[in-house]
Amino acid sequence: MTAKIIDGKEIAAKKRVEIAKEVLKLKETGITPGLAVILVGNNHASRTYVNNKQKACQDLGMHSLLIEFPETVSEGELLSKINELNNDQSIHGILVQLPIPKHINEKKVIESINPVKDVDGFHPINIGRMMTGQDSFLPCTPYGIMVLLEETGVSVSGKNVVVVGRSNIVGKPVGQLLLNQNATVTYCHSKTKDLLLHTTQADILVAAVGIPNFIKADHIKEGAVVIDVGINRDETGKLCGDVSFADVSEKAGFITPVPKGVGPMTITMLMFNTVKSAKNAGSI
Ligand SMILES: Nc1nc(=O)c2c([nH]1)NC[C@@H]1CN(c3ccc(C(=O)N[C@@H](CCC(=O)O)C(=O)O)cc3)C=[N+]21
Repeated sequence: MTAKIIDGKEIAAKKRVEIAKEVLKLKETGITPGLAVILVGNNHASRTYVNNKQKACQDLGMHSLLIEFPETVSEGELLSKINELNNDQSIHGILVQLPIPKHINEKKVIESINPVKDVDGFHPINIGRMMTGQDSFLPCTPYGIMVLLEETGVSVSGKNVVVVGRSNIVGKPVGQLLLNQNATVTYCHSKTKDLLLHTTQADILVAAVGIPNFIKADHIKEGAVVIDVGINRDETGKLCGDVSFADVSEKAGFITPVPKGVGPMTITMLMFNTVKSAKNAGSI
């Protein structure tokens, strides 16, 4: 079987048209959705992502504010900026680009963001609300994956889903969202005894391990839906995913490419969350 490629860029563009309409409606009522992005240090990849986020805001007619700090910024300075943004009426979403330098407590930073402006969906309040099926800001990458599946017409209910990876920002929440939609979810990770035993049973496989070309054709079931969340560089410096695209795409039913798969959806859902926040203006 040759897999159908899930075009994340195209699905993202379609969603952005809908979001742009919502922005226009809000602007007519005098509200311009505003996103503040805090960037600490000079990480090249972070800068690329942040630029993409700024551009997406501009394209949609949203207000975007970039706040840059040097690598040496103190935790106190960062927290005080977040506090200022929590109280800024023109800002509906606050995002601190991760990773941040080790001398700053990431947990403290995330928890200092007012949950009603936590458009990343990283605050424990939003995570708890997501787990209990309440309305919340959903983390952008997992949310984007759900939209990709929905737009591709992949039903989730009753399916065997295997998530490879268990990070707080991708693996754990994407499994939770799939469970909320009645999938049977298995998490695999570095301590998993027999990875192939699990992955070959997957109707839907989500790869979020951060190792280039880790998932090979042998890992997957014929016709499976393969979602690649990896953003790695191969030996030649080329952007590549966690899935070995050349061989897996010969066996899977559907596959997301890297780039132009999950990545563009992450930014789209960030815009979606910011607009949602602007609509709510002060409550989740
Ligand atoms: N607080 C926080 N929130 C995040 O959402 C967050 C973060 N920190 N830290 C880093 C990760 C990574 N991330 C990406 C967003 C877009 C693309 C994206 O647009 N990718 C393009 C290609 C980009 C390129 O050329 O490098 C694509 O896949 O087609 C990728 C990765 C958001 N993250």
